[in-house]
Amino acid sequence: MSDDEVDHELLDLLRKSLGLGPGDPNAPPETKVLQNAEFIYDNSIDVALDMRHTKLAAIQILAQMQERGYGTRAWSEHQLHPKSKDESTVHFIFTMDLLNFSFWSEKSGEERFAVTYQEKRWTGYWSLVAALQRALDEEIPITTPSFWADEEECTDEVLQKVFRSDTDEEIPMLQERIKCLREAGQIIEEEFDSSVVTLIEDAKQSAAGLVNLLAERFTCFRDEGKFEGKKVRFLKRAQIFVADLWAAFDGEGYGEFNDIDKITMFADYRVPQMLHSLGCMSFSPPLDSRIRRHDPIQSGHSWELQIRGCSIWAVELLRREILKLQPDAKINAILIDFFLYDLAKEREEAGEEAIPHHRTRSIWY
Ligand SMILES: Nc1nc2c(c(CN[C@H]3C=C[C@H](O)[C@@H]3O)cn2[C@@H]2O[C@H](COP(=O)(O)O)[C@@H](O)[C@H]2O)c(=O)[nH]1
Repeated sequence: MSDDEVDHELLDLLRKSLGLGPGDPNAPPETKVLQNAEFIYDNSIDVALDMRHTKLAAIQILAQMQERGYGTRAWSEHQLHPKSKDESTVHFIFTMDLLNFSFWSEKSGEERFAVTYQEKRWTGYWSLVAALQRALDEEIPITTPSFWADEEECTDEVLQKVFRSDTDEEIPMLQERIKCLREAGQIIEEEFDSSVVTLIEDAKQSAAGLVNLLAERFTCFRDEGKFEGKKVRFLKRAQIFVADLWAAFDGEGYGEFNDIDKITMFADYRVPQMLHSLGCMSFSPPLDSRIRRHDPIQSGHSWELQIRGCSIWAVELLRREILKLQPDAKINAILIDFFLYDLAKEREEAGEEAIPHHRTRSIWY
């Protein structure tokens, strides 16, 4: 029995001896991601956080976010993100965050997977968004769950066309992406009346509840690992789905949640790189040289879990420092994360990439 199960067992015994019922079913949902991240941070030896740089970075980030008026509206201002505040955007975001993983390539800029759309070549995350927009323009209902489940209509060939590349390199993990679509299409059809809106409504405006629902019902959202013998949850794509909804709808309608601040940073491969560049996070010599050599790190390896867990905790520390500077700042982990991702892309664009991002191939991020 794992520590977690022993804790529950003891807790229930204690409750019974005090004449209390089992866990309060009305207790607000928790994802445990932040708690797990702190556990990883407290037990990491290959990744360290630096408070001096974190305090300095908090000053810089707060100033830049205020200067840019950085808030949820920045989400819709991106050229490729959908703008309409309706169900089609809900389905677009769900499709996008179902597939929002592993775009990195060892090929050079010109040869790596890319999608040309609106006269621009898009790579990385934006290549996915461009591919979805291109498919919709070509009348392929790629954001409709019932389409994904219908293998007559939605053949592998159609999906290959949706994700076709404008270079010789195809999109990484195409087969895994097809599998995610098929699984999700079937579950939404069978359990949520073929509608993502029903899925959102089932969470009753709880961000944590929606994250837990996704992790529970869809294996392709169940992003967790085992660190020092304890189950740890990252739930990156489940969390970024909720965050994208919240941002796209400005916290209203389908994006209205009563506990949105329970969402943490999204443990991907881009923001950890930015946290390192800011001096907030550093790696042990063996891990540092492995990353600089572009050598792969196995999904689930302790090094990978330390990078992901410490990144989540680093953004929590940044959030706390920012609120010390400005207690009424309308800033949460989501906006800090979005800002750091966009900043990382700006620096990459300007050729200022410092340390490479770590190379783990997985469907989780
Ligand atoms: N933590 C975090 N990870 C993010 C994003 C985004 C894009 N979010 C948009 C929505 C609001 C923001 O303003 C962004 O415009 C993608 N990713 C992850 O990065 C990786 C792709 O990297 P590259 O290959 O270089 O594009 C991949 O794991 C992908 O899942 C984010 O925001 N936060």
